[in-house]
Amino acid sequence: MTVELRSYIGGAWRDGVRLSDDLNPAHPSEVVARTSLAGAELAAEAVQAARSAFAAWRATPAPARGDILRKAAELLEERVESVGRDLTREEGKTLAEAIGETRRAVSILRYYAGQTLEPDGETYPSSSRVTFLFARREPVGVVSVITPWNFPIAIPAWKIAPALAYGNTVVWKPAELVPLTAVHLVQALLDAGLPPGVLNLVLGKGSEVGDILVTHPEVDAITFTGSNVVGRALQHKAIEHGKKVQLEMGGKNPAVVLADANLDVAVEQVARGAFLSAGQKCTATSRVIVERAILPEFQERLAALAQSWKLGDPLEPDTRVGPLVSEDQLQKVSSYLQLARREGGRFLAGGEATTINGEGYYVRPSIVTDLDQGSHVAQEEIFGPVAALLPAASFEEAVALANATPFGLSASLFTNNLSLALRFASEIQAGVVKINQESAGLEFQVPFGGMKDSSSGSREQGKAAREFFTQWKTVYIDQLP
Ligand SMILES: NC(=O)C1=CN([C@@H]2O[C@H](COP(=O)(O)OP(=O)(O)OC[C@H]3O[C@@H](n4cnc5c(N)ncnc54)[C@H](OP(=O)(O)O)[C@@H]3O)[C@@H](O)[C@H]2O)C=CC1
Ligand SMILES: O=C(O)CCC(=O)C(=O)O
Repeated sequence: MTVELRSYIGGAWRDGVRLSDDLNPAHPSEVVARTSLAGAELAAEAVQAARSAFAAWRATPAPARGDILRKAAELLEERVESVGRDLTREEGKTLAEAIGETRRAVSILRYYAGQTLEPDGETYPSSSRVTFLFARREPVGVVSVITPWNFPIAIPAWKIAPALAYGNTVVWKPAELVPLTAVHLVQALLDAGLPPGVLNLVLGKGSEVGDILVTHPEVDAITFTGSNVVGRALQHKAIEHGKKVQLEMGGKNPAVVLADANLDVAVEQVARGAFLSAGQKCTATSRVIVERAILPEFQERLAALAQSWKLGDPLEPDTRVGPLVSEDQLQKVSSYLQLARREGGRFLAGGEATTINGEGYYVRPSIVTDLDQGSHVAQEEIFGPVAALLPAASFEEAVALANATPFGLSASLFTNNLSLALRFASEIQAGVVKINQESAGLEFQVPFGGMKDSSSGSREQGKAAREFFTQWKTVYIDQLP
């Protein structure tokens, strides 16, 4: 029997206005779940529910909020295999990646549970003898959380867990393509004892419920991860309505391979960055800038590795690359593969969409060379398993090429030279820098975010999350004579 999914608002599962099928991208004829999609009215109710629950949640002692997050982590950990499996079935990343991502959500919940025991303010010396002067962080209020499909449990966890830990209430709109994983995360938090109204789930289309979640007078802040087009439009609207807003968006992340690099490491890490999760990561490697001296050997080895990785059903244990998430995404990536040819590119591996046993939205790991640095394929986010190879004559030219896009999310360098590694870390325009590691993959206890067009300039995760989800209040107390 097909699972039916509903929005969760003010402590009740609520029917929406029409049904939508949640399909398995490896077997698009399989309906993983059926979603009752919310319309704008239900989204507005969700905001009101979050507002009504705010006073009590904010007054709940922070360590008690942390206890609920810790319990949710425990429950999610018990369910990690089944949640990971459902994540694979609706999103298409391999089972190992899906279970890994679910474990990451567990760790994130635990981390923010721990944060509720950390100091929440500072005392200051006052210029007056009788004044006790301190500043403390308070919750922002009602937060709209709008998340993408590519990390359907880790990204929501790294937004919702700090929002709740610091005393905010939440209205969460996951991407339409991944409602089942969203329900699993909500269920773990409810089973852990989260009170009604503190977290509200709106299963609706961004184009239909998005406006309410951004402009509603009772929304105080919006945190978003997704495309630049939607993110920037949402930012303008949010600012116009006086809301705090945080955006994490696209990348065109470079991996620079210098002539002295350990090629075994470089080839493996570049392939991981470019092709795991079928390249559908904002941190994926999509430009590989290689010093000319090693270009022939590097490209031959990378192409051989790309061709050796098994493309297939993501539930099969030896699959390295699964399908793209949807038919739309397949069309988008396929059109970039065609564009690459029109722009003079030559494929050393892949370059085409395919099916497995006649079905699924697959694209073979693809490496394209002979492109101009300014070409569309070398400049725009593709969000598929496609890496553009660009030669460089020197470290300086490689860094200049790496910086020559509007994005600035993550970047890798492969070298044994510590001085050049330090120079790269300083000169590269990216929010995350990796030396001898793939450009994707993040630890949850450190700040994450991009420079230039990749973000709104704010940072998520680690202690940095506190900046967005809290506001300072400064208190002056005078002792009376
Ligand atoms: N940086 C990243 O991590 C990601 C980048 N992308 C990039 O974006 C491209 C398109 O992917 P797509 O899923 O369409 O990304 P979107 O930016 O459209 O979606 C991200 C989230 O925003 C929601 N949304 C869409 N329109 C609105 C709106 N008007 N107001 C408020 N929320 C809205 C979506 O809802 P709904 O699902 O209902 O449309 C989803 O929850 C990809 O090919 C990739 O290049 C995509 C995902 C993640
Ligand atoms: O690289 C990662 O682990 C996370 C990437 C990410 O945040 C994204 O793709 O949206």
